[in-house]
Amino acid sequence: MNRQKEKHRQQNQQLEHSNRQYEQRRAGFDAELKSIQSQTTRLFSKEEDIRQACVQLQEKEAKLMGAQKTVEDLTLQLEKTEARMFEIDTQLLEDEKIRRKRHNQFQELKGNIRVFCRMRPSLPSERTHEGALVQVQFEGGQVTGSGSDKMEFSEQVIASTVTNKRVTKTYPFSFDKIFTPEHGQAECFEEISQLVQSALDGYNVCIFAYGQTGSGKTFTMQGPATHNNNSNNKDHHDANNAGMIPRAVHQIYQVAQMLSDRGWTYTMEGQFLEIYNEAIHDLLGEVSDYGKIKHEIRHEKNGRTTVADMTTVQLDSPSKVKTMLRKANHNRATGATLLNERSSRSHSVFILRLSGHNETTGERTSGVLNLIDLAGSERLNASGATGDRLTETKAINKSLSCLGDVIHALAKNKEGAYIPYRNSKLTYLLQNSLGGNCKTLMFVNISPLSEHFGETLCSLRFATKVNSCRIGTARKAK
Ligand SMILES: Nc1ncnc2c1ncn2[C@@H]1O[C@H](COP(=O)(O)OP(=O)(O)OP(=O)(O)O)[C@@H](O)[C@H]1O
Repeated sequence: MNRQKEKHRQQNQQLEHSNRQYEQRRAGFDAELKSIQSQTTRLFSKEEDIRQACVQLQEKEAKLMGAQKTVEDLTLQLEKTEARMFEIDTQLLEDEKIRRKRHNQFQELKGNIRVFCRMRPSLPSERTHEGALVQVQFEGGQVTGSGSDKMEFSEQVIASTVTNKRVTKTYPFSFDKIFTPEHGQAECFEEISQLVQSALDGYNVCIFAYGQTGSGKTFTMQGPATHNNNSNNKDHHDANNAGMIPRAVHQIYQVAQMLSDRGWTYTMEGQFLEIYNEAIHDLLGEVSDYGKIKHEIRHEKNGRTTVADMTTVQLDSPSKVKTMLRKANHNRATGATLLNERSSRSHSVFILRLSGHNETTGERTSGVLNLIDLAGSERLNASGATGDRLTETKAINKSLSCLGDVIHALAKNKEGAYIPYRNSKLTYLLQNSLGGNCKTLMFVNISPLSEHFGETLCSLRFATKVNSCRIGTARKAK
């Protein structure tokens, strides 16, 4: 019985042991099952992710195919646009050539020498009494109009010294354009701008300001001078009153920028000189050299004129022109003081050389724009002048009458005719910019004061002679 019991106990123990092992293994299986279940859940979730990614991928693929189609369409469109742009560019180049030809034909119709008259307004200090201002009537005077403008001066003269009877004497004049005291700088420049365009197109252009001292030549060319001697602190010109030189340079920048789209690249260089007593001075050089260096004029075979030892300024930004004018005016004033003379007794010449190159067509142009502020034209009583003043007066009279002679000789337009360029420094300097291959414009500046009427008549008569000249067809500079 005991053995039986013992056997049962042992069996029981074995069973319990087996049971524990079984429980342990079951716990192991349960853990494994749990891990498998969680893995399965993860796999299901991943499968879902993958399924969604597949859907997105398909959508993206569809979009990609759409985009690819768009790219193909755009490429096709781009090719078409490029072809059209090439056509337009070719057309533009062609148009530009036609534009230049037409512009030149139009300028030729207006005449290669033109005369504009400009009467300056009276200054407040000058309106002192009745009769202080000259009596004048302008006819036409439309700045934008075409053809010649007219004006008529009138004055009371004594017809008979016996009866002291007074009659009105009239003096009519007509010029290509007349600018009244009301016309501003912008209106004057409107006409000039066409000649500036000609210089860009490769022609040589001369623009003169002629008239007695104080008639507004410098104002027309440069603008108002500063009243402040400290020119570093103050601009010489305000924008509205800027003269022909700064406006011309500004226009050239604008046009050069516009033409760069059509393949043109322009370079601009400026020189500024003064002719005083038939000697040339560099207005952009060292003032200490003023009057010491002999600047010789040379005419090259290719039609280019050079002046030895002159400072050349590359005008590659609009601000440079201001700096240049400031320096020239400073040198002119200082030089004039050194020589104990006034700047109005010398000619100042601003030379702007313009070279253009078109990379697309290989065309090249080279034009020169000369802007000349002439010495005061008033007749001094030579017998009353002595010494330096007499020499100076003679030099001015000679060079101004020589300019008139050259224009007359050119107007005769005889092949091989003698043109007296060498008779003065000014005409010799401008030899390649005056005549058949160039365009000339003369501003005759006049005063509105009756006390200057005699000088005004002289200026207007000189200008009328110039106006009667018609110079032959302009050719492009080489
Ligand atoms: N169109 C104008 N509008 C306003 N003021 C002017 C005009 N023209 C000239 N003036 C003024 O008249 C005065 C004389 O002008 P400016 O100095 O230009 O004469 P000029 O002929 O150059 O004399 P100069 O021969 O002495 O150099 C200046 O004070 C100038 O500012």
